[in-house]
Amino acid sequence: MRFKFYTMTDLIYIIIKCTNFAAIKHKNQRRKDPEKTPYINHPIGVAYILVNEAKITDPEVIQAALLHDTVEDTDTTFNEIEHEFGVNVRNIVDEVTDDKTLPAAERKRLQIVHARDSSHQAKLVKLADKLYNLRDLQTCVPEGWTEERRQEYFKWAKQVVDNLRGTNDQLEASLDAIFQKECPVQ
Ligand SMILES: Nc1nc2c(ncn2[C@@H]2O[C@H](COP(=O)(O)OP(=O)(O)O)[C@@H](OP(=O)(O)OP(=O)(O)O)[C@H]2O)c(=O)[nH]1
Ligand SMILES: [Mn+2]
Repeated sequence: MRFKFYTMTDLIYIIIKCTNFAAIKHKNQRRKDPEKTPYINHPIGVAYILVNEAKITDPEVIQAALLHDTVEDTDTTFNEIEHEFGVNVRNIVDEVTDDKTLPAAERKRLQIVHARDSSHQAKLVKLADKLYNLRDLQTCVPEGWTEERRQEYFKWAKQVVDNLRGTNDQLEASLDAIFQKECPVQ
């Protein structure tokens, strides 16, 4: 694996640059909870799960976590990400981005299929993304969702996570505790 040396100044700069970029891109978006939480809370929360719970400090993984929904959910392009943050970060974001031109059911199916072949860095972002969203779902049902859709999300997320295993013990244990509670084996 290549080794890149970062000074403390480099690290502070790139993480704040990423956070600022994502905040500008998501500025008009809100989460689907009744309080309409600012969307940026999600990518920042995913990055925080990685540093705080999974003890991940790989700068490329943290950058990708902060940026992970910018291409999928805003006008951001992969070229823009590469220009601003380099090809490695671009490639991780690419791996965790759904193709929105596909029907929803196909996008869900592909997440399960692609999970297994993802890079280690992308798997970490995926696990933290799922953990954040499942915790949200435990707190409240998103606007417009039925209880059935909520249940289906837990079951689908488990299938994705099952193909991400062997990546980070802490994240997988937290996810397993949620699955045991929300979708125990019948
Ligand atoms: N649980 C929850 N999710 C919310 C909320 N607000 C926005 N979301 C987003 O909704 C997505 C899950 O809803 P879906 O209906 O399955 O996906 P879609 O919006 O992309 O069609 C997640 O996208 P994602 O991060 O790209 O992840 P993924 O589910 O596609 O893996 C999640 O971030 C909320 O209040 N609660
Ligand atoms: Mn996300």
